[in-house]
Amino acid sequence: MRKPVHLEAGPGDVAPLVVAVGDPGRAERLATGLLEDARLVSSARGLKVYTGSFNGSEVTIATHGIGGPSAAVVFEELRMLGAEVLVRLGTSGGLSKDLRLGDVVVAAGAGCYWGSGGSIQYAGERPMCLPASPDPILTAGIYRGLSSRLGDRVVLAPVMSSDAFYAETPEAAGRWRSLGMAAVEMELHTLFSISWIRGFRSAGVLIVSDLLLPEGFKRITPGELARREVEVGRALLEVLTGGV
Ligand SMILES: CSC[C@H]1O[C@H](OP(=O)(O)O)[C@H](O)[C@@H]1O
Ligand SMILES: Nc1ncnc2[nH]cnc12
Repeated sequence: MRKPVHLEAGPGDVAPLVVAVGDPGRAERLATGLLEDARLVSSARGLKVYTGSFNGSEVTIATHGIGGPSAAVVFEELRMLGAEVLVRLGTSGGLSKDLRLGDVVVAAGAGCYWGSGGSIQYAGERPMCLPASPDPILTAGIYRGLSSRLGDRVVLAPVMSSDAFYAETPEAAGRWRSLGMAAVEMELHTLFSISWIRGFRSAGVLIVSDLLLPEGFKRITPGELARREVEVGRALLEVLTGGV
């Protein structure tokens, strides 16, 4: 297996169980707020990676940044460093009319525009649709575990992975909604595709940080998001370290 050339972590620095997030601030909040003996094992490119323990199990909380192509490099390198289970805990824009700010979407699969997200080149010369589904058993366990801890604010649904946050329009949001996707984010299609190619288990858990509804755009406050990240992060770590 190749060696990482971006993350500065070495052998033994990354746990088999990894929670990956887009925002380095979220990685720091989760690591300092939830892990015991958290140590920063890489901060190259501002992508903070912490390893510590939760309920006696070793856990890594890693930053993958914004967007599929960059995140793909981080997912690959985390795998090279020993990741066996990689769960993205991200934010998303809610598309479903049933969602409220702070709700949690557990991804049942991820769609994307043809050729986007940085994973198409894995398919070789002739473009094909890569399977962009999470590990089904891991996902079912996370959905059940989060539902029992967070109540009715957890849904299981497919999501859209977009490459262009500032090009999202009400028309695009309406189209994604009409195709059955509950929320939009930017990296899960890439994560799910690569997980089957590289042989690790993946899942996606998304906090709804904004709503893209026909009646308008709404965004969660930074304070409320930070509070919810830790609440959902704690529940997720309880589920993952409890054995799923
Ligand atoms: C809000 S900019 C888009 C950014 O947010 C989402 O996830 P995360 O909060 O983990 O960074 C999205 O997938 C993008 O990474
Ligand atoms: N509207 C949105 N699009 C993509 N990623 C997001 N993360 C949070 N909100 C998002």
